Amino acid sequence: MSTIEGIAGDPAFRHLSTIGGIAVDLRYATPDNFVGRDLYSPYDCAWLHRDAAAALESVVAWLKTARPDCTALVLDALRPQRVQQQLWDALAGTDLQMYLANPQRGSIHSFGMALDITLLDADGRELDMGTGFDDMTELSHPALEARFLASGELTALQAANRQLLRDAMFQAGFVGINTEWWHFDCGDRNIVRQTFSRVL
Ligand SMILES: C[C@@H](N)C(=O)N[C@H](C)C(=O)O
Ligand SMILES: [Zn+2]
Repeated sequence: MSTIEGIAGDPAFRHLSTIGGIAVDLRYATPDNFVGRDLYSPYDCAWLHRDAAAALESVVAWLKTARPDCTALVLDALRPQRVQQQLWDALAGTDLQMYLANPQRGSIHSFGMALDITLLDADGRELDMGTGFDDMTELSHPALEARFLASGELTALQAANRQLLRDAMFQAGFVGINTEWWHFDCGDRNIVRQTFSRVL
C-alpha cells in the first residue's frame, strides 16, 4: 500500500506535469463534479503510475500524427482509496453506484492505472461526446452506442468522436468499460488489482 501523502517520493509514480502535450482538468479537485465539492484538497492528485504515464505518452504521440488538431484532456487520474470511498458513499442507496468501482475491490484509479479522459479541439473546446463527463445515464454507455445511433439519440459525429478517443487509447494499451465513454484502465484490471500497490 502507498499513501497520497508519500506519492511524490515514490518512484513508481509520475506527475502529470512530466507528460508533454496534455491538458489537465481534474474535476474531483474542483466543485464541478457529481458530489459538488473539491474532494482532493489539500492533496495534489495529478499523478499516474509510471506504466500508465508511459501509455498516456503513447496517446499523445498517436494524436500528434493521426489528429494533430486534438489534445487529450485528463479529467481524473490517480484517485486515492479514501476519495473512492467518498464517491461510493455519495451514491449510497442509489442505483448509480454501478458507475463506480466498489472501494472494497478498489478502483483502478486508486492504483494510478486508470484515466478519465476526453479530447479537445484546436480551439480548446471539448469534443462533443453526446454526454458530459460522469453523466450517469445509459447514453454514456459505449456498449449501447449502436442502439442510440440508430434511434438518433447519438449523432454520427458524437459516435465518431468517441471512437477517435477509443482509437487513441486502445492503441496505447488502455481498455475501456461498457458504461462510461471517458474511463479507461491501463492493461488488465485484474492483474492491476493483484500486483500493483493501492494508494490510500
Ligand atoms: C466515477 C467515474 N468517473 C469512474 O471513474 N468510474 C470507475 C468505474 C471507477 O470508479 O473506477
Ligand atoms: Zn474513471
